[in-house]
Amino acid sequence: MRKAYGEKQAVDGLDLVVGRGEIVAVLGPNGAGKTTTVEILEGFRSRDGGDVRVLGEDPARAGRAWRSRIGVVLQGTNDLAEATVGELVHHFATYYPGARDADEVIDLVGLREKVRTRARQLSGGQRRRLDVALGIVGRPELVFLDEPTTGFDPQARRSFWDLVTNLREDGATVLLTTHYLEEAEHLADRVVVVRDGQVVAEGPPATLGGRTARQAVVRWHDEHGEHEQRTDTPTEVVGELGARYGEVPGLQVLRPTLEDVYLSLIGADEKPAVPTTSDEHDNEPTTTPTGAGR
Ligand SMILES: Nc1ncnc2c1ncn2[C@@H]1O[C@H](COP(=O)(O)OP(=O)(O)OP(=O)(O)O)[C@@H](O)[C@H]1O
Repeated sequence: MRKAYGEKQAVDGLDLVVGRGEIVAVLGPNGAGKTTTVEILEGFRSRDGGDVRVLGEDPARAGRAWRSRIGVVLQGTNDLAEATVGELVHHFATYYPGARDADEVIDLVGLREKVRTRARQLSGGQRRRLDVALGIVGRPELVFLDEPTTGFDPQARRSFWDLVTNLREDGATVLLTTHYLEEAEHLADRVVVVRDGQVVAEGPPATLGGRTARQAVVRWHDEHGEHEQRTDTPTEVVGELGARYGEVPGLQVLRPTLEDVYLSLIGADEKPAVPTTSDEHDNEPTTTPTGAGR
């Protein structure tokens, strides 16, 4: 698919296939075109070209029945801020024919204690969990999660991962974008790396970009100092070291992490931007809430 904003080709011939029941994570630097792609798939943004099918329909033309089958987790919908958590989740549930039990969803996202709290009084991470609750209460077949755990503390992130795993066990397909490599590694069956509006690599997190084929590094130290050996056969090296030292001091066997592979794929030496605020988005119109039934 393709999408330009003026001169800027935000999505430039991006091809993506997601199978039913899969969890796919889209990774890419700020401005790579992830959100634009997801919004085209959700039917919230027009495209300039390309054939797109989501649950068998073109999202640009699909109607209300189609929309009730997808779950969209929006980033910070503020116009519902006066309602309480309980009111919002219960209200959204009424939009969908096969909705989940609203109270169960509130428990699932860990907002039981906040059920009487107004949305505007939630912390950033709690607010995000409410967004997730509203996105999944309709028991969607396909769930879009755009940077779902931005602003979560580590514990909340872990419980969110369990939640996504539950969604999959329930039969849902999940497409998520994230800047957290650990999140992609933990959740995704397949990772798709996007750069300049195109897919530059895809595959399971364990083997992305020839990860397993890359050499391991064995490190240890002794009275002469630190040692490091690159090898295709780390087990053999460790065996030799064991024979030489007995218990090898400071032994480490290092493989390229998903982050190492990702950074080389996007051609960056520095760490990827932490997902806080992005100047790129300053001019972007705020996404409107789904209200589910539109
Ligand atoms: N409404 C808009 N008007 C003009 N340019 C836009 C608009 N939305 C996005 N862009 C530009 O299109 C490119 C892709 O943006 P997009 O938001 O899809 O990237 P992203 O991969 O989601 O980035 P991030 O990781 O920062 O969320 C960027 O260069 C961005 O500045």
